[in-house]
Amino acid sequence: MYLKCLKLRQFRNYRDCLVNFEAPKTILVGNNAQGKSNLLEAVELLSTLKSHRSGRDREMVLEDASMGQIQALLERAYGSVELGLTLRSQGRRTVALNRESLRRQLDFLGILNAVQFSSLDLDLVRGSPERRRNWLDSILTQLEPIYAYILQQYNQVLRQRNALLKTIRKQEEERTPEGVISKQPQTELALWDAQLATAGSRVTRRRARVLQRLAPLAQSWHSSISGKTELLEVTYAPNVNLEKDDPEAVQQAFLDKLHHRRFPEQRQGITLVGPHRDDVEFTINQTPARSYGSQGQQRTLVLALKLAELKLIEEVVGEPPLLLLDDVLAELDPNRQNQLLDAIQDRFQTLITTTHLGAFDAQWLNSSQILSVQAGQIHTLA
Ligand SMILES: Nc1ncnc2c1ncn2[C@@H]1O[C@H](COP(=O)(O)OP(=O)(O)OP(=O)(O)O)[C@@H](O)[C@H]1O
Repeated sequence: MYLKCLKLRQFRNYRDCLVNFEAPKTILVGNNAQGKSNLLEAVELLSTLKSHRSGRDREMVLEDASMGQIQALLERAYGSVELGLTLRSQGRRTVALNRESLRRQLDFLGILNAVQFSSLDLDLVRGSPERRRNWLDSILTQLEPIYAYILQQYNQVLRQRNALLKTIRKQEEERTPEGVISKQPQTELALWDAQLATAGSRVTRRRARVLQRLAPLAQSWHSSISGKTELLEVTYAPNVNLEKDDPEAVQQAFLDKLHHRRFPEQRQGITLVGPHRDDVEFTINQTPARSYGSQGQQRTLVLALKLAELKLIEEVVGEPPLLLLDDVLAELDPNRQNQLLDAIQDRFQTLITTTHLGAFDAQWLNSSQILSVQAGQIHTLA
C-alpha cells in the first residue's frame, strides 16, 4: 500500500498542511517540538484510530480550535481510498471513507496498515506488562479489525465486574455480626464470571495465535541481526493458561481460576483473573532479556520484533504495510541501520523522523524524499 498524500487541518500544531509523498522513503527533518512526531501520529491514527501518546481527542485538536481533521489518499492493490478522521475538542470523533461517513468506526480499521517504531518501543522489553499487551493488541487490531471490538467488550465486562466486586467488598465491610447479607450480588457475580470467561477467552486465544506466528519471524530476524550468535524466544504468558486453542476448554480454565481466586478478588474488590494481566516474555539464549539483556541486545530485539510485525502484516493483509520510524534510526548503529535498510528496501513505504541528517547512511539519503518540518509547516529539501 502506498500513502500518496496526507492533509492535516487543525491537528496538533498543524493549521493547514498538505504533504505529497513522492518516494518510498520520506525523511522528516527538524528541531525538537516542530511537529515531526505529530505527523506520524496522524498516520497512526488513520491506521488504528489510536495514538500511543494521547488518549484524548481534545489534546490533538489545535489549541483554541474546536475541530481537527486528518485526510489521506491511500493506494491499495484494489484501488485508491480516501480516508478522513475528524476530531473534536468536545464531542465524538467521526470517520469517513471515500467521503462517506461511516456509522461504525470498526469499518475504518484495517485499511491503512502501519508498523510504528519509536524510541518508546525500546521500552517494550523493560517496560510494564501493559506496554507489551498494548503492543500485541495493536498488531491484532491491524490483522483482524474485529479484535478491537472483542477487546472493547472484554474491557466493558471487566469494568462492570470490578464495580460489582467493590460493592461486595463494601457490603462485607459494613456487615454487622448479626446482619443478614443479600445473596443478590453473588448471583450477579456468577453471571459476570460467565461473561468474563467468554469475552476473555476470545482475547487470550487470539493473543496466543498471533504470538505463535510472530515468534518464529522475530527469532529469525534476531538471529540474522546478531550474526547467528543469539537465540530469541518470544513466549506468551497468559494469566489464564490455555493448553489448546479450544474455546470451551479455555472458558473452563477461566471459570476454574475465577473460582480459585474468589476470596482474594472479593477482599481486594478487583478482578485478578483474565487477559488484562497477561504478559509476553522475551529470552535471549534462555536468559530473560528484561533483566540481563544489554541495551544493544534489547535494541536488536525490538528491531527484530518490528521487522517481524512488518512481515506478518504483509503476509496476512497481502500488501506491505507502512513503516513509521519515529526518531529511532539514529539510535541504531550502522550495522542495525543496514539490516533495516536491507529488510525494507523499497517494498515498505517508510516515513522517518530525525533531528539531523548526519546519522544517515548516504544510501538512505540518496533514495529518500527529504522534508523539513518547522513549527507545523513542511517544505521540500530534496
Ligand atoms: N493540540 C495542539 N495544538 C497546538 N500545538 C500542539 C498541540 N499538541 C502538540 N502541539 C505542539 O506540537 C509540538 C510537538 O511536536 P512533535 O511532538 O511532533 O515534536 P517533534 O518535531 O517530533 O520533536 P521531537 O524531536 O522533540 O520529538 C510542540 O510544540 C507542542 O506544543
